[in-house]
Formats: sequence, C-alpha cells, structure tokens
Amino acid sequence: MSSEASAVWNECLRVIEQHVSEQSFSTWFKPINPVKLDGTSLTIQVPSQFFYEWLEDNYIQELKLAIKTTLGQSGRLEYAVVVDRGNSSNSPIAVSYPQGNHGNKKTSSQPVQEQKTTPFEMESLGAEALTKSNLNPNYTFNTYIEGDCNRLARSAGFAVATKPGITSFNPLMVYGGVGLGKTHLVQAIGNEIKNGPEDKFVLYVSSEKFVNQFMDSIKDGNVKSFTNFYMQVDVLIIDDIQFLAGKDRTQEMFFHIFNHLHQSKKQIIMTSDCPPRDLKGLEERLLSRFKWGLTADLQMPDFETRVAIIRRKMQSEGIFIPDDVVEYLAYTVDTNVRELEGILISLIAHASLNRVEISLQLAKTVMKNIIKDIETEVGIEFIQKAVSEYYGINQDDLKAKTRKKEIVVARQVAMYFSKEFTNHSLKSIGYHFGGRDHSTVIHAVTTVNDLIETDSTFRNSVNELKKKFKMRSY
Ligand SMILES: Nc1ncnc2c1ncn2[C@@H]1O[C@H](COP(=O)(O)OP(=O)(O)OP(=O)(O)O)[C@@H](O)[C@H]1O
Repeated sequence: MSSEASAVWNECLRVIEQHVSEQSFSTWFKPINPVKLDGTSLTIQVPSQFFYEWLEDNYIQELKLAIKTTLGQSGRLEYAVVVDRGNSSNSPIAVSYPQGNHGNKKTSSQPVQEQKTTPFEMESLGAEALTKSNLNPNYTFNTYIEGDCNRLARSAGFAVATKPGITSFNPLMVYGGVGLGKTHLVQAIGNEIKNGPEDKFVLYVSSEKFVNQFMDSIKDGNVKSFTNFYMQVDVLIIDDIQFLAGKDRTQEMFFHIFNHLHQSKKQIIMTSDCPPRDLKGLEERLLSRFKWGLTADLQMPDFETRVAIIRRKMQSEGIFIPDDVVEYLAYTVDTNVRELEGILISLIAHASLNRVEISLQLAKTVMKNIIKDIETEVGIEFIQKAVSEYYGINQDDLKAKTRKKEIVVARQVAMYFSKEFTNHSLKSIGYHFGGRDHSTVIHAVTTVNDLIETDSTFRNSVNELKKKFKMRSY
C-alpha cells in the first residue's frame, strides 16, 4: 500500500466521517484499504463485489465529496474488488477502471477479474437510494394519517419503532390491497428507528431487489457476502413479500437470514398484498414463521380519513382547495390512496397550467378525463351500493325477500333516494328492488319522510347519504 494513497484516503475518511453515522462508517468505510495513488486517481480495495455495489448505490455522494475535497475537481476513484470465492486468503484482486479506459488496462500482479466503471460515472442513484437505508424521509408517522382502516397496524408499527426486536411483534407483517399505504407505514417505522436515539442499521428493500441481488450474488460467486450483509442488519424491512412466491432458492436464503435475525432479536418487518394464509407459492416453514409475530391489515380509508389525507397533502403542497372539492374527491375516489393522491395532483396541475381556480367543476372534468368510465350520474345501482355499504348489509339483500328490520329500513332508504335522485318511474324503481310493485315504493318514501320528521338519528344518517348523492348529481 502506498503511503501517499493512505494519506489521501485518511483525508477522505475525515470528510466521510462527518456525513455518515458511526455505524455506517465502521461497517462501510473502515474495511476499505487504499491501494495506490496515480496522479489524482485513488484506488481503494473493497472486500467484495456486493460491498462495492452497496457503496455505489448508497454512498456515492459522500465518496464524491471526499475525493473532490481531497484531490480537487479532477479527482477520481477506482476500485479493487477482492473476489469472494469462499476462501478469502486465496482471493485474487480485480482492479476496476473507468469506462472508456478499457483499451488501456493497467497491469496487476494478480489476475484481473472484471472491469468496473467508477461510481462517479454511474451516478444513476435509484429513487430507492434516497437515504442510506433506502428510506424515503417523507414517509413518517407524522405524515401517515390514522383512521379505523389502519389503527392496529399503525399502533403495532409504533410499538415496534419504540422497541425494535423486543416486542412480541416480530416479525411484523402488514398486508393490504394496492396503494393502501403499506410501504409508507413500514418506512415510517424505519425512519422512526433511524432517527431515534440508538444507532441501528435499518434497511428497507423490496422483495424484487432482494431476489435480484441474490441472483447476482450467485452469478458473481458472492453468496457469502450477500448473506453476511443481510445478517448484520438490525431492522430489516422487506416489501411485497409475495414476490418471493415460487422463487425457492431465494426463499431458502431468506429463511436462513430470517432465522438468524430473529434469534439475534433483530426486527423483521414485511409487507404483503394478502394475509399469510393466502400467500401461494411460499414454503410452509416460512409462512409459519411469519405468524410468530403480528399480522395487521390495512383497509381502504373511510370518508373522514380520506378527507384528512387530502388536507394533509394540501398542507404539504402548500395549496388551498375549497371544502366542497375536497369532499367531492373523498367521496368519489374510493379505490385506493395512491389513486386519490394521483387525482389530486392532476387537479392541481390542471389548475396551475390553465391558470384557473380549483373548483368543483374543474374537479369533475379532471375526474372524467382520468377515469373514463367513472359513473358521475347517480343511478339506482349506485344508490343501492352506497346505502348497503352505509348500513353494512349485503347489496343483494335489498332485492331479496327478507323482512329483517335493518334490511327493510335500508331498502326503504334506497328506494327513497332512487325516487329523489333518478328519473326512474315508481314502477321501474320497484322493478330494480327485486320486482316489487309501485305501491311498495310509495310506502317506502312515505315511511322515510315520516322518520326524517320524528327521528333525529335517522335524519342525520339520511342527510349524510344525501350529501354523497348530491356530490354526484351536482
Ligand atoms: N394513511 C395514509 N396517510 C397518508 N398517506 C397515505 C396513507 N395511506 C397511503 N398513503 C399514501 O398513498 C400512497 C400509496 O401508498 P403506498 O405506496 O405506501 O401503498 P402500498 O400499499 O405500499 O402500495 P403497493 O401495493 O402498490 O405496494 C403514498 O403516497 C402514501 O404516502
């Protein structure tokens, strides 16, 4: 090792130390050996291919800063990767060169294993590498709106964030449909731990990336460093675990990593698009481990929570949207939160591009453009769906013969609204409710009107539903 190279690298370390945590510094920078200095080009030796890729994915900015500070603008960094063949004492060194320098191979006393570009030429930091843990700093508990839809998962997540690895929620498995906030929640846990008092190595990885890294490690003969790396993590957050289905070798590797982490009281957090019992193509021994901790689901947020999510978003974007528009969006977009956010962003974009105020009319136009088949008119079907959801009954029961009290009330309310909000005749309305005759519809309308007069609880619920239909038929 040249003393010049050492001196330069020591300088670099002083810069890097100021920008990374103590733990990252000892994990990722202490094992590096400076090899040589050639003009303003410093070669450093890293223990494995995996290590090299990790540095490149996660610490490129710090390395760049250190090199430029120490060697000036023309400073360059090159890597020597110790090839992992399971026997490090035998490992040859592969020197890496900048792209475009291939015809000018430098000689090394040991065999050159492969060519690598320098990190500075590969500044393709993926969106994932936003922080050292691959966590998006905006995904916090603070920005994650609480509602009935996520209460259990959120509070379990918070407990885990306070005492990672030592609550009974290990592993914590969060499942739910597309765009319902799984990633946001598990990253909020990660951010909370990372910003907490203890110096924990938190790592977020998508299952897809985990599979790809594992496959690459097989290809490159690096499996050992892959495993060692994952076994060092204090908090492993692995997203969309269903992606491991059918990938037997990766599952086996994950099984070992899981066991090691769990035995060492390290926290494991996973997400999935369905409950563990429905995860097809995953080994039974993995599934049974997933059930050791806590499994919590996320549901579609209810109307109030959707309003709160929109308001939160408005606050973070620094924009104002009138209440009727907020309510309209919250009523209409009930598929998932990502879609709700998407429509909100389109609305903001439309208003600012066309220099118009955000209004209900604009919201409706944007909505029609985005969701082609959106049902903007109130029809009997829509009323039946909304009323049965509101009363928590099966939609088909509105058409069935059943005379159960709660179903009769819901049916009468739905008939009442069908009369008020659609152009269907009494006969047609009766037909849509299991072929009842028009006098049944008249009776329903009269009963509902009477109840509105006499029963305030009933009146409130009818008003709430009415608001929803008015939004549509505006
Ligand atoms: N309760 C919530 N409060 C605030 N924002 C939320 C909430 N739930 C979801 N979001 C937002 O909705 C968007 C989609 O969430 P996220 O990506 O976490 O969903 P997901 O369930 O992981 O989706 P996928 O199934 O596609 O992986 C994100 O922008 C997220 O911030």
